Amino acid sequence: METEQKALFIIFGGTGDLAKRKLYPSLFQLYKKGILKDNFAVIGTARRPWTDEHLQEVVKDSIINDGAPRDQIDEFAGHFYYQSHNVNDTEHYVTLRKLAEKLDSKYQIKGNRLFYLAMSPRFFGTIAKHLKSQNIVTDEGYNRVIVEKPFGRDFESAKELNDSISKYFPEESFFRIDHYLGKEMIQNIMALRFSNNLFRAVWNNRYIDNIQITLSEALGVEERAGYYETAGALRDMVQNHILQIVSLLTMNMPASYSESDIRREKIYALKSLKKYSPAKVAENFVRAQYIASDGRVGYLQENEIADDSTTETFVAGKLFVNNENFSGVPIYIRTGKRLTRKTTRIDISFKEMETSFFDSKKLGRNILTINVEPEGQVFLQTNIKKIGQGFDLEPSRMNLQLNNEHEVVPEAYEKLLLDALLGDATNFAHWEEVAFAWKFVDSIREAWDAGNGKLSEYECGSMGPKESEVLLEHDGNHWVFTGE
Ligand SMILES: NC(=O)C1=CN([C@@H]2O[C@H](COP(=O)(O)OP(=O)(O)OC[C@H]3O[C@@H](n4cnc5c(N)ncnc54)[C@H](OP(=O)(O)O)[C@@H]3O)[C@@H](O)[C@H]2O)C=CC1
Ligand SMILES: O=C1O[C@H](COP(=O)(O)O)[C@@H](O)[C@H](O)[C@H]1O
Repeated sequence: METEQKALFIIFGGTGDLAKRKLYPSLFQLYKKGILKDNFAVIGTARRPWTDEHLQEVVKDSIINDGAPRDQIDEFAGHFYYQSHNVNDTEHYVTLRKLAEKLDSKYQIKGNRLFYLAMSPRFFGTIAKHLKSQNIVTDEGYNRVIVEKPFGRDFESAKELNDSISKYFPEESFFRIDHYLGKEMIQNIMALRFSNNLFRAVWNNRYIDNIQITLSEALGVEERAGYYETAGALRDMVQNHILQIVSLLTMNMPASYSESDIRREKIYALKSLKKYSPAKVAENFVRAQYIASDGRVGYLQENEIADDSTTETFVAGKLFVNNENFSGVPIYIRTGKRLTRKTTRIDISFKEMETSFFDSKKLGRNILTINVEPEGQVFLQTNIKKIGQGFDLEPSRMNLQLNNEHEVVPEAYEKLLLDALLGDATNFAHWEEVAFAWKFVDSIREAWDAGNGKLSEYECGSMGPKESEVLLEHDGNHWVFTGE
């Protein structure tokens, strides 16, 4: 059980979608657990002229379905204050500092400050600079800055962004959110790998034949066309979430469960990603767009999308991490919008057994599935004896349930906010991880931009274009998850 934390949160983008849907409900969960109690306050800032009362109503609306008692909701919302603020206006930071000082003293916060930048990254540098120059960072407690994605659109812009913040906030106070790292089952990867001798012993290229990572979404581009047009699936999902998962699956075992040891191994795994020549990118990566089908409009007909947009809404690829344990193991990845259904899963397919004891053709492969969403589950596909006479085999699935029958699995943002309060950056992306991931993604993007690899099409409700199937068929493999 965590103890009560004292902190002043200043949320830039306090009127935005992320604040309402994720941040306020997550802070409320921390409040219900007593981690936030008497000594905390939240300042929401944005340009629109809201009042404290209006923000408090918005906060209450965001948690109204929680089922918590009304007086608890009211007490929680009473800790919220609103400051109308244009991040480009220096004068506004003066008012913000005064409000921060007043609340610090009222709630006896002791100078601990968390600055959450929930707005467009183009403002991050300006905000960081003003926080320092206008003395909103304190000397008494800690000062931590949490930044949202997208963290750049290539290595160069990410570096610029990073430099603009790290001038004022050193790496240990700089928390780059990748919300996948807050998901329970993603955190379970290390638990499975490093706390079970059974898995640890076979987690290498002698036993693993291939790894498959699927992050499929049923939704389309929805309200985020403006952003998505500048990103596409490769930047939106592969550079961050998928490559973070790849690093957790393939890193060498860290010397200890500590931020620095885990980070070192993740960085090494990402640095070991094999880069392709442009021609090989075309062979090993597939990109595609959803077209009008299944009663739904295609990407090009979505609001605010140019008629000739070539932004990919689907990407599949074959990667290699050339480190000691994983060189030679294909890691197939795919992600896309408007696919069959929302699923996040990892399938680890083990090599076929060479044995004269059984007819090896009749043996199914062992497949370990880590299901992240919709339900957190782990399955192991095995072979067992058919009940009865003789010695025939049949496939069977072992189900390793999370022990969560009576416990609600915390939302990723709740866990990450608590980590930031505790100053633990293990589940955040370090600059070097971000940098190596961008360098890899840039090499794919540059090859595509130079005309290597065509943009394919796929139907809404499918699992992507046929080229995604062919990618695995070339190696004699197939996607374990078919969408059913
Ligand atoms: N929404 C989501 O689910 C996710 C969002 N993100 C990232 O989080 C960030 C925020 O996203 P989201 O909440 O959806 O975006 P919104 O567009 O909903 O919110 C943007 C916020 O920025 C404020 N703002 C814009 N310009 C200024 C300015 N000059 N000065 C002060 N405030 C300003 C807006 O308020 P006002 O207009 O009142 O000034 C608003 O509060 C983005 O980087 C996004 O990529 C990441 C993952 C998921
Ligand atoms: O970061 C992003 O993730 C969401 C998917 O997140 P999930 O937790 O629902 O799996 C995706 O829809 C969005 O495009 C992307 O920016």
